Amino acid sequence: MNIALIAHDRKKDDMVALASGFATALSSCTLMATGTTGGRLRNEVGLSVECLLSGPLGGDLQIGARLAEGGVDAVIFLRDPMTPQPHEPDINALVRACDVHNIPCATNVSSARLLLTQLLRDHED
Ligand SMILES: O=C(CO)COP(=O)(O)O
Repeated sequence: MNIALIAHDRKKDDMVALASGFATALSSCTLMATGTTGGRLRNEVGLSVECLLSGPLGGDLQIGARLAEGGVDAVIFLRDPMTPQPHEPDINALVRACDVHNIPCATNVSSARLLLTQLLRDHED
């Protein structure tokens, strides 16, 4: 199970809390993340995460490219809807890629909990 984890700056604490709650299950998955998010998940949750480029430097696009090639099974993308992002086109491209390829994409904590609960339950079966 390949899961991509991404959070904008004001959502990174939420991502750390979310991943901590699912840490045991997530540790059995292959995880990738944009650079800063991944660093926090490594340092604060202790997860083994492949850190790609930071979002504004192309990390969302890297994840989108992997997803298009079949290498991502789910995306947790905690977006900040209140703060303009310099790389908005990249963010839209990643969410669009999820829709094009029918990959589940949770963009807030509530939907992320639902997605992870179901996905990781299926993964165990
Ligand atoms: O900007 C991001 C996603 O669009 C997140 O990137 P970082 O994890 O590097 O902060």
